[in-house]
Formats: sequence, structure tokens, C-alpha cells
Amino acid sequence: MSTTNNLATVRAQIDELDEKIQNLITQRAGLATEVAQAKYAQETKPVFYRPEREVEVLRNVIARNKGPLSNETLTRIFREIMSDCLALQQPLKIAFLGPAGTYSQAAVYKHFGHAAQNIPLQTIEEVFREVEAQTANYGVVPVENSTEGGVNQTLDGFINTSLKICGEIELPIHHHLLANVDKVEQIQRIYSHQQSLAQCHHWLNSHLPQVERIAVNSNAEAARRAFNEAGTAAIAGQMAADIYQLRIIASRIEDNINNTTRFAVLGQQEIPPTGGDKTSLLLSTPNQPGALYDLLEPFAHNQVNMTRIESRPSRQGIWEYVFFVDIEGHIQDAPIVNALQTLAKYTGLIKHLGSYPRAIL
Ligand SMILES: O=C(O)C(=O)C[C@]1(C(=O)O)C=C[C@@H](O)C=C1
Repeated sequence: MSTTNNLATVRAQIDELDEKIQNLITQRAGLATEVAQAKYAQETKPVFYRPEREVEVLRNVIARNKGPLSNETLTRIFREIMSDCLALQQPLKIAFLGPAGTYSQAAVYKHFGHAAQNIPLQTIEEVFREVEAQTANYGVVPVENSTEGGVNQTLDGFINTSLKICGEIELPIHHHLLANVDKVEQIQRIYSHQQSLAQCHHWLNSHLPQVERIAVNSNAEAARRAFNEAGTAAIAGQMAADIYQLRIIASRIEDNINNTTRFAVLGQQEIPPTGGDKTSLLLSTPNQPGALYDLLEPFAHNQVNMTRIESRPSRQGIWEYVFFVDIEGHIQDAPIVNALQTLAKYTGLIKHLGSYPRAIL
């Protein structure tokens, strides 16, 4: 068979499959509206977004995957399908630290797909407030970066909020040097968020040691300035480059190639166990010898794996420090129930910030 014939035959097969795929997606969307009816019938205040179900769907996708498409690609496609199915039930409003083009927005797209309505806000505090006020259904806030550590505004937000963490998102962070200049020598100033400047510190020292570095509120704001001011560059992500029409002068300039930011999804609901969960707690100890040991011992004794511990000043005068602790498992798991029972004897405060499915890819 000639190449032309071959091409035509394969394309005919693709057309056939596309028709099937489209019919199946349409059928699936129909089922999603049936799910909505079932929720209205069964629940007084129906909850449409179900992270525990979404993660089950995605884990099934990964388990079935035999290639050639990667797990990342297939989960991205299925997330988008679920995003649109969910939008048929309830169009979600998601608050995050704006402006458009921030890594937080990339995290929103990764987790909620493109059917959700984006609400960019000016501060992390506002993200908490809008979700508390139910002006937004969910919020996405950065918790920690693998190079730079915890995001203090988010940790402080957890101290006072009644919201629950109902999901986590892990986003690999790739920083690019963006500008509309012809030569690197024309760059006189570089704008970026303080954390991004720190994450590219070595690269900047070796490639552009003389250029002034200026910290601004967000990477997207940096990109906006680079677009408007001659002789300036920004360190930001691909999305900011697209939005502000900037050229990538140098790509992936982060000092650590595994640079990743972890985000929390804030909401009003408690998520049931999925068999692959994490739990976030806020704990405090009295200021006395052995207090930190008493706080850690019940987890070790009950074989609960702690994935993170971080301290912050409590700002309340009663306790000097509070501890943010992440553990593997769900608050309903027996080892965690037992650990918390013991812990209650020693600590002044145990606040359950949420139990949620571990980030998928
Ligand atoms: O199973 C549900 O509860 C649905 O609403 C369906 C569905 C899906 O498309 O698979 C959509 C949104 C939910 O967040 C979870 C799953």
C-alpha cells in the first residue's frame, strides 16, 4: 500500500475512534448530570466536588495505563473531563493568589481543570477570607517549596481558619528568564517574587551578577513589568510568558531541578478516607523540658509516619510556638486516633486541619 493510502487508512481509523470517544464522553457527561440528581435526592446540602471520588478515578486511570501516553498526560486528560462533568453539576469558583499567570493559577488548572472559574486575589489572606465567606467554593494556597521551605502567610492563615484542607497539589516549578530584549546585555533589572529570586540565586550569580534584582508581589506582576518597562526581565513561568507575550531568554534557571511547590486546597468539607491519604494537624506544647518529645512520641509509638513538621510563633501569648505536622493516613485511621488520644494529655491544642488524598503526580 502506498504511503498516501496508508495515511488515509489510519486517519479513517482515527475518525472512527474519535467518534466513539466523543460519544463516550457525551454519555459520561449525561451520567454526571444523573449523579447531580442523585446528590439532590440524597443530600440536604448537596456537595458536588468529591476529591475522594476524583482520586479514585485517576488512580484507576494510572493502574490501567499501558503506555505510550504517560500517567501525567492521561491524568491531565481525565481531570479535564471530570472538570467539565463537574461544571455541568455546579460551576466551581476557585480563589488563588493572583494575578493571572502565577504558579498558583497553574496549580488551580492542574487540580480543577479549565472548566472552573478562576478568582485571582491579591493576598493569601484574601483567599482564606473569600472561601470562608463562601464567595469562592474552594481556595488554592501555596504551603511549602522544596527549596525555600514553608510559606508563612499560609501557615498563619491555618491558625485562625475554620476551613479544612481537602486536597494537595504538587507542582514542579520551572523558572524562566523572560524579556523582550535582543541581547542579554540589555537587561538592567530583573523582577520576580522574592522566593523565585532565591530559587535562582546561583544561576543569577553566575550569569547576571551585575544586574539589579527587585522583589515584587508575584511572578506575574514581574512579567507585567517586564512587558511594560524597557531593559527589564522577569523570572516567571511559562504561563506568565504566554500571557504577557515575553520571550524565554533562558529556560529552567532554577538552582534545583526538582524544585516543587506544594499547594493546599481549602474548602468547607471533610473528605472521607481513600486509602492513600495525608492528615495535617496544628499542635502546641507548653514551654517545658521534653515537650517536643511528648509531641512526637505518640506518633512514633503508633507507627504513624510524619512527613513534615514546622514551627511558627503562635502570636497568641499563651503558647510560644505552634507546630504544623503532616502525617500519612486519615484522621479516622486507628493508629492516628490512638496517637491523638495520647497526645491530648500533653498538648494545649490539637487542631485537625484536614485529611485529604495524597497529591496525584
Ligand atoms: O462521582 C461523582 O460524585 C461525580 O460528581 C462525578 C465526577 C466525575 O466526573 O467522575 C465529577 C465530579 C466529582 O468531583 C467527582 C466525580
